[in-house]
Amino acid sequence: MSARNIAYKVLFDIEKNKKYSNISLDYYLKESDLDDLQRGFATELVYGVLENKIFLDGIINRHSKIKVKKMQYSVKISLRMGAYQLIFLDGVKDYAAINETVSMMKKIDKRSSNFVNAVLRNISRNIDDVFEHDENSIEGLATRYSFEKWIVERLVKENGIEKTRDILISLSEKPKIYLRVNRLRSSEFPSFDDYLDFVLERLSRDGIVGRKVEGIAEAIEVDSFKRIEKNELFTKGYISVQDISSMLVGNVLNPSENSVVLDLCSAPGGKSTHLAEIMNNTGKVVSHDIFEHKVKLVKSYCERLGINNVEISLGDASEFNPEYEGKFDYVLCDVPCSGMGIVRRKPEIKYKKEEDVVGLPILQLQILSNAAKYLKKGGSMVYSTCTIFDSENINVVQKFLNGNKDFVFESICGDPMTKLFEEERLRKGYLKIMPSKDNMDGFFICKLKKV
Ligand SMILES: C[S@@+](CC[C@H](N)C(=O)[O-])C[C@H]1O[C@@H](n2cnc3c(N)ncnc32)[C@H](O)[C@@H]1O
Repeated sequence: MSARNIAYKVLFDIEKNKKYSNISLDYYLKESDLDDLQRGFATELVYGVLENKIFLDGIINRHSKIKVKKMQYSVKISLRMGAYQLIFLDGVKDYAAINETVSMMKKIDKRSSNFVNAVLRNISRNIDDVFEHDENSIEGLATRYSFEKWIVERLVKENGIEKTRDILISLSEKPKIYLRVNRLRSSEFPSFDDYLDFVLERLSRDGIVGRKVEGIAEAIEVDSFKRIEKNELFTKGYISVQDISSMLVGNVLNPSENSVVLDLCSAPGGKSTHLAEIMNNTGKVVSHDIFEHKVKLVKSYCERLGINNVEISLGDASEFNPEYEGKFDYVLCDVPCSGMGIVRRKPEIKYKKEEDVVGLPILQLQILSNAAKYLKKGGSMVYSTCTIFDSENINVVQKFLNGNKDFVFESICGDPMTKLFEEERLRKGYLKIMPSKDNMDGFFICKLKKV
């Protein structure tokens, strides 16, 4: 199967069968015998089309008598793929974008291929006008950057139109890729620096260019990685894939060795395993998630990294567990959220419906309120999300604090935070990380102390 055919199948799976992009793409790429270049092209097509779906549909609608809403899946997906290549891929000549799409369409549904041909030729004739949008209106921003309108409305309400434009631009950029080195393996080396050098050298042997990250000792930035799950450094537990915003959550909680930690929403396990590494495999991390299949992921994550201080089991964080009352030195509430800070990694989030996220603040507050009861007096907890909506972040925390006078904000200054952010942003005890300002995934991290 060619790269274009694979991209078509994946996009069809996402659109019609509501599959996740990464899972579907992995499936089809695993089955294929494409070389790395062609795999890259298939990936680019899938994510390019997905990230620009509303924008592309707008262009198609302007150049077609039949509107996208009325088209069959095969036709609209082929048109989006063709239009994406015409508009965004400089390396693909217009005639190739059109001819390849039309010949793909002929094999899928011959009767529609003339129509696809006509629409793509029409777009190609007017290619210079495609980026004309009113970027001072909610409607214009939503179309240009391909977001559901309610998302842009909410961002404008919280940030104003100018900042929203910057946020949408930053959420449309390619995300940087980071690895977290497993601190537990550092004892095999004379120093931590030698350990990082070893990892970087092994990566470069596999054609992966990487570098240390100023400020975060265990982070490595890589330009790309192919089939990381097959890489020996990965299979042998030296590295995990994790964005630096997410690493900072573990760093802010910073549990001491031999302490007892509760991670209420832990799957797939990025933060539970990081906490276990920070604790040097001592003490205990009690780790729960509500989904059985996800609990299994945390287990295999721990096994791969040689972690044995994490106890993983099924648990619903919104239900109070009296057995946990006052038992934990640290609690992490990395709550389910709308995910608006990580759109660059999961473009499907751009098309979430408002009704899917409207109930989240209630659930988040419920989880935080339960967590508070599990903490020992003097203990610390972190409330974190990967969203940039205040309604799921500071507003939830403020509501919680109004009803829990025995909790106060705890400063999050210190290593590594002060190396990365201005102190005045950290002193308050919470931080909204903005992709537009901080060049990392959007996150909210808040530290609270039980006094
Ligand atoms: C933001 S993710 C957690 C990511 C995780 N901490 C990590 O670093 O890998 C939120 C998780 O909450 C889980 N979840 C949703 N509702 C829950 C509930 N009521 N109780 C426990 N976990 C829940 C989801 O399955 C999801 O895995």
